[in-house]
Amino acid sequence: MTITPAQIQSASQALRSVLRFDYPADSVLSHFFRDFRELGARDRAFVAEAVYGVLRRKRTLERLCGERSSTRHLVLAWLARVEGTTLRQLGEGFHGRDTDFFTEIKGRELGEVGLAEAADLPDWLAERLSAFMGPEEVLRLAQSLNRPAPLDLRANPLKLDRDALVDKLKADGVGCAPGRFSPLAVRLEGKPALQKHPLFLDGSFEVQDEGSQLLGFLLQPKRGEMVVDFCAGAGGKTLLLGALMRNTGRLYAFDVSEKRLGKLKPRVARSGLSNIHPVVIASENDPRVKRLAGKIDRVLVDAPCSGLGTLRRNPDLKWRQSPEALAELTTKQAAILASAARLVKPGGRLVYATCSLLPEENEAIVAAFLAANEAFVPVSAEEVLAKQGITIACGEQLHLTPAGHDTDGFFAAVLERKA
Ligand SMILES: C[S@@+](CC[C@H](N)C(=O)[O-])C[C@H]1O[C@@H](n2cnc3c(N)ncnc32)[C@H](O)[C@@H]1O
Repeated sequence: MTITPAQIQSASQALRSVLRFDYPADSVLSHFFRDFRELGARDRAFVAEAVYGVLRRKRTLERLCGERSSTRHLVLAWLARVEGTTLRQLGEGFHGRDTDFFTEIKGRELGEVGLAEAADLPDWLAERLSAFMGPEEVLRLAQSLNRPAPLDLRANPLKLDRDALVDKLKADGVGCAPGRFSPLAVRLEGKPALQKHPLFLDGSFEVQDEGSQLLGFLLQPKRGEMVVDFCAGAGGKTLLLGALMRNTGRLYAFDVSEKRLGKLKPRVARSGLSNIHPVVIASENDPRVKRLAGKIDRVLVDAPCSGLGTLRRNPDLKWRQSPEALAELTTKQAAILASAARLVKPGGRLVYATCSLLPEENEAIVAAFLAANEAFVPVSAEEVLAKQGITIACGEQLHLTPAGHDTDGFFAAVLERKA
């Protein structure tokens, strides 16, 4: 594919806005595309790839560029060093200063680099990971997080089963295969746009990372139960839980964000589910939460977290997060878990989950909770999944990583209130 000077110009302009880190990269990019409607589909794809590509390898590219680290230089360096673009693939119209820089960067030695630089992570994050992993493991993890994520779908079993979905998609020319772990997962080849596909519009599938699907199976809600998805957001997991309940019982979708919960509505309409009850709560201590104390069979706490397990999709997060923000998050996580646990009835279960890779947001939160709540005992995640025919050698708590499972990074622990 030939790259044009105009594409480099657009990518460098978009990157400049993204690198202010005032807002998430995906929302900055959607604003950018709204402001520049004249950009065609290929130009937009190039801009998005370049921006995400630079975010993934920012440290390496900045080091290579040295003092010439303008966004234009970063985009050119990304093409030269990460994408392996050749001088010939740069189309007509480039200035000599661009092509000279491009050629120079191609041959430039990176020199000796420390772990954080080699992993394209901020120092603080490389240090946190190094506290519980060896340097090679940190590097392997970081490299897996620096690759774009594949696209996974989840079949809606109320509409059709997973194998039928695979067959129908293939018949439509969409390359795909059953997922590796989740009985409802379908992994796509490439990233086809499916938002207008009839099977999406009729609710036969949703887009959902396979790791995220496994959290629903870990909660394992049953027909007719009372279930709470405490941090439901736009309902990625709520929809799966509702389907696992076979559209029976009552499933409360709580969240403090009305905007996020609002996005659940059209998804519920497509899915054919009628057992979901979205409730905007003021905080984890909302009186509506208290009214359900001791009445709920299964509670999912998909806690707000650093999101570092999703760096494949949100590479800006590693530059936007900070140790200070993390400290605030862990306080919030502990408070949400403590409140959500009050809902669980004797013999009922709670799943605490995050898409973080850091023990302070994961094991430490669960350990502190168990130490303060003798009524709860841990249940083996491996056994819960094995009983549903899902084989993952994870032991008591589930840890998913892109390096180990080719899913986003997730942590989950199953806790049961003694009968
Ligand atoms: C990891 S996201 C949830 C993602 C969602 N479960 C899904 O699968 O798409 C965490 C959610 O927690 C919500 N949240 C933050 N503080 C909360 C609180 N105190 N109580 C309930 N939800 C909260 C956020 O608004 C956010 O939507």
